Amino acid sequence: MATPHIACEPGDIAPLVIMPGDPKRAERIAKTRMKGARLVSDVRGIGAWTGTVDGVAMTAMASGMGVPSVSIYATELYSQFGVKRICRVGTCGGISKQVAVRDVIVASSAHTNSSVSTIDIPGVTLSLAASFDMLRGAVDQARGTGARVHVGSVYTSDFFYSSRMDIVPALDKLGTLGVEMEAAGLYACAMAAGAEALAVLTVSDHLFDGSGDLTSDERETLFEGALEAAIAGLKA
Ligand SMILES: O=P(O)(O)O[C@H]1O[C@H](CO)[C@@H](O)[C@H]1O
Ligand SMILES: O=c1cc[nH]c(=O)[nH]1
Repeated sequence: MATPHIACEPGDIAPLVIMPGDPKRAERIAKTRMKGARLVSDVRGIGAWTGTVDGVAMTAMASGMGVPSVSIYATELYSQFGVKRICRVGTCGGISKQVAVRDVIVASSAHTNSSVSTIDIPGVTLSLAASFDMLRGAVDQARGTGARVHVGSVYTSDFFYSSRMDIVPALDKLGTLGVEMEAAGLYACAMAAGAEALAVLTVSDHLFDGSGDLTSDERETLFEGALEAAIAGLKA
């Protein structure tokens, strides 16, 4: 049965979902890394492509940008389409000086300024964390390739253009690796559904050094390392 934002039957969506923010990245993943990918839903231009990756059924579907958008898709996928695992394949800005543009970050947890961490249980700030099994699968794969991969916390912000850049050094001091806009929302939805999630991020720019920042074309296309780690995490 279709939901307000996904127009297909439950059997059209695989239990394992690769979820970039950008719909063009989802289509590119479907056309370059999947076999037999078919478009099963295209509501609001958010294509859901289902096929196989190395013989395993998977769906590639974008989240759009921000916690509200990823929360809509993740909630519908987990609750109405039988999805067990979602892996975000996204981009982020580097915060830690240990990370460089093009490095991969596997987000073990996500700090956030979104109300998603505080709204469910009054007086409690929820821990928003990745699935351990998915994280281990992704990290083992990425480390096996010799790629520059970092594991740790990221900051999920409700703002791409923030007036509070003054808080970034404090996040850096706490070991926060990068900033993006969806991981905390995805982890909260997985926890609510009793399901699993992970975010694997390519560093597209650095907040303390803009000299090597990726172009918008590169942000759409440079994700191979993160994608292979994500696939390993989904299959783990
Ligand atoms: O490249 P994606 O996956 O969209 O991720 C990052 O890029 C967008 C901002 O440009 C936000 O969605 C942020 O989280
Ligand atoms: O949210 C994001 C994503 C990429 N780069 C940033 O600086 N912020």
